[in-house]
Amino acid sequence: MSNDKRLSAKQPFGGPNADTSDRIAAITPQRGVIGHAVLEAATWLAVMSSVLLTYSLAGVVGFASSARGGALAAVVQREADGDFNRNFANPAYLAVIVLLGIGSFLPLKRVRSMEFSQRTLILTITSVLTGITLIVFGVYSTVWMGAIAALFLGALISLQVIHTPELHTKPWRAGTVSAVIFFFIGAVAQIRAGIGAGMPAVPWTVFASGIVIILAGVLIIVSPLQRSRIPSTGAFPLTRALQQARAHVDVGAPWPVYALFGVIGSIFVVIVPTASDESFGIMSLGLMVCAVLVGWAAGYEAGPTFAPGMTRPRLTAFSLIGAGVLAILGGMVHEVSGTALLFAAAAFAVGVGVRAQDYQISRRIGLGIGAIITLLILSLDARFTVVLSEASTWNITGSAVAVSSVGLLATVGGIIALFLFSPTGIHGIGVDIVHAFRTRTADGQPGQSAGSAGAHGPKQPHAPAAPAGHGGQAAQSGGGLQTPSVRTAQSGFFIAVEGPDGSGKTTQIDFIRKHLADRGLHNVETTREPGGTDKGKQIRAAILDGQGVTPKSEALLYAADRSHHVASLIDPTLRSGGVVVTDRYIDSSLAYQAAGRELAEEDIFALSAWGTDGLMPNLTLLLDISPEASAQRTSQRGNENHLDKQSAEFRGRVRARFLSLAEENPHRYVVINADQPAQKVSEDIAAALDAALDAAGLGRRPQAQQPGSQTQRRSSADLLTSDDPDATQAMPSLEAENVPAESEQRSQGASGQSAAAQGPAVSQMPVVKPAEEQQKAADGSQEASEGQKPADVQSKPAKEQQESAEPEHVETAAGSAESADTAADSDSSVPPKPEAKPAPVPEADTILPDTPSVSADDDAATRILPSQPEQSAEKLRKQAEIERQARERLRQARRGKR
Ligand SMILES: Nc1ncnc2c1ncn2[C@@H]1O[C@H](COP(=O)(O)OP(=O)(O)OP(=O)(O)O)[C@@H](O)[C@H]1O
Ligand SMILES: Cc1cn([C@H]2C[C@H](O)[C@@H](COP(=O)(O)O)O2)c(=O)[nH]c1=O
Repeated sequence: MSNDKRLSAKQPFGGPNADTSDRIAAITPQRGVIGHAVLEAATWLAVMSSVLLTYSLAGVVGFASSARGGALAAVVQREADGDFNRNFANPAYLAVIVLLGIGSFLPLKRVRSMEFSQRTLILTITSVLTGITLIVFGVYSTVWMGAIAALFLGALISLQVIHTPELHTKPWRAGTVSAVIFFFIGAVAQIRAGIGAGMPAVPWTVFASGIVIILAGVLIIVSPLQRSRIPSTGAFPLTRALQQARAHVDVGAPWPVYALFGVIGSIFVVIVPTASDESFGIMSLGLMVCAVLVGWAAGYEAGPTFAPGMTRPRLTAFSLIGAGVLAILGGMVHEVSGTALLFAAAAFAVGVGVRAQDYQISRRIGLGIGAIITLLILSLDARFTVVLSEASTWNITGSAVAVSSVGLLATVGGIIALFLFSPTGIHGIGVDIVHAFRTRTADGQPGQSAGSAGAHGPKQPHAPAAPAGHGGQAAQSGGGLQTPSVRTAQSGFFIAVEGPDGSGKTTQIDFIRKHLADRGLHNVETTREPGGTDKGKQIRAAILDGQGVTPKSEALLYAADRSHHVASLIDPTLRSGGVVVTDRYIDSSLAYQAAGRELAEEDIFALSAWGTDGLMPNLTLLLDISPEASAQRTSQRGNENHLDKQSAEFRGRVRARFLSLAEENPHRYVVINADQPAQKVSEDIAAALDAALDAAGLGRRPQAQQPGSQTQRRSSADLLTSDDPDATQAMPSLEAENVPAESEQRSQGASGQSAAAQGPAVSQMPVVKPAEEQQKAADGSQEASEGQKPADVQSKPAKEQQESAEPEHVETAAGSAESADTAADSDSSVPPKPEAKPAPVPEADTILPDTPSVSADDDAATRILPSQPEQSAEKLRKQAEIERQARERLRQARRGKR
């Protein structure tokens, strides 16, 4: 994509670089996502069918030969007759699953550090190669081809996760789709021609999934994913559970969570041999996979609120016991629906137990260990016959022995965990069980049962309404925290630099300080949170030490630091007309404490709004970085603290919330692609700063950078979205692509901002909104938080954006110019900005910079500008003359256009 294209005026979040808009462009629906969804579902279908095919092939024809439909059709009969050779089938199965695992670890390190586009290319190439392998495997079915296909499939799964981790937080979504497809293939075949009939359909399923994988791989590169809009994981947040006051006590050691995943790994592995041992037919495979995935999903989603009266360690321990027992029972039952149901219940227990913890460990390790133990026991093919009576025996198959062994380990582990990790050991277990399904009152006392809590249960303290995009006034909560309206600085300029850990904030703040000095701004305070003040340093130490700091106490510490920071440093600097640049501010709390730690966002916002009297930045620079790069940089830096070592999921949530905050607050956010080299990041920041400071009339551009150069002009234009109603205040009136150079010069001259950049102020347009407008926004967002969905809140501005972007830009310019006329006519004595030099009268052929248009709101806007020094009458006269000439030129241009 060429730069020019990227910088078109219609980027809703036009930042100084293309990737910025790529990251957050609001484009729905996204074809890119469809390609990924199809690829994921086809991959799972291929995994299921090729693992089954390899297992059956080995059992029917051994390792050396290939099999046609006829031989495969005999599988079920042979199993029933007992001449299905498990001595071949089990090792082949073990090999294939191990190769799947090896494949998934192959590409990890190098690919992770690559650019997004390179990763996309690799994903497509791997999809095509995997697809070809599957096609060959479908046509020429041998155990060896199965092994090769497994290797490719493992790599493909892993690449999909590395490529876009955000899309793969819920593997059961695509997995369930493929299980249902598999179930239908089996059902149709088996209903038509008996239990063995499904088997010949399996090579065709492998073949078809190969074709779909190739097509999806091509679709992904032809119609790439807009990384901009990271789809919500849709995960049920822990928030509600925390509100219900389940004690936030971690389990204390990761092994119970590993063990829980181990049970799932074991169940997945025994599904194929169980179908074979019990002669259920391939339909049962789809059924069992589907049941397990749905059970897992239900447990995972229900986890945060399930048994709200039980402490987390106990819930995890009980889940482990439950999962173990249910897995044993599932293995022992000889009836397909019973097995499916029991496996689903075990998976539900796993989901609940895992979600009761703030777990930060890899699922793969637990799954892998459980799978390998199961495979090894499976290879022993240990089977028993228990004589129940003279007339009946109970056959315990090899797969039942394998899954039951893991189930038994889990049960024992759960009992140990019950003793080890509950704060009171085994004491009080009866009370915990009795009160497990009761919610707690706000004071932590057990209350009504969960079922009745909605209607009659204890009333939660009413949290202040979440302000949409925190542009609004938070509700005065009944008896709760009295949160003030948001406000922007009455004087000075407040810049927040936000972003995930390691995004380069500290590095860039040095640059920002220099850049501000180059603009002649010297009353600049660079600071950070937590720890911008002496008291703040103590708070920072308490947070970073991490000992016994719970998420809620951590949130309070950040809010305390911020409150003191604003009162003792930020507000006084702004009041003196200075510029404050802070490394992190309120939005960090929303991203880390609310999105990351899943505390209620309205509470987190209310704390900080209360503590800071609602002070919000004029400009927020978001250094956006991929979670992988962020992890890499923080680990490379060498002084990692416990906060730097967050899970990929946590980092993903933090990043996604930062980006959605940018989307909700286009008037103050600029998103910078921080994956770029530091120098390029600095350039983008410079462009963003220049545009915002020009618009606010603060400082001047250094001579070398005097606007007028293409680069400078583009960058400024891109900073604020031309189609954003707020941004139109600070946007250039005309876009280069749409306006002939001469009229462009004229219009810009008319708006007067060029003079602002070059010398004495003409425009007095700050980035911050006038107080009345803020109030309106506040009221609007309050309404929104009370009834509307966030999407509704956004819809009006979005429409307005559309309208302001769609009509020819000249019209926009004309409107702006008219406003400029009004403003200048009525107030030609607008005082100049501080630290500005006299402006030369623009030459007719001078290319003028991007300039914010002056709107009718100027009056209000000027009220919140820094105090201005007195101007000489001569300067003011010259200024008025510049404006008069500029207006005249613009009128001529408009007449010419008509
Ligand atoms: N654009 C960049 N490309 C590569 N490395 C970078 C870039 N910017 C900064 N770094 C390096 O990444 C590491 C983290 O940078 P820095 O400390 O500036 O980030 P930060 O956002 O302040 O991190 P934190 O939030 O954890 O304090 C440092 O080692 C720094 O040298
Ligand atoms: C202000 C603030 C910070 N954090 C977190 C984010 C980081 O992991 C650490 C320290 O920040 P630094 O940039 O490395 O100095 O604190 C947070 O969770 N919530 C906040 O409000």
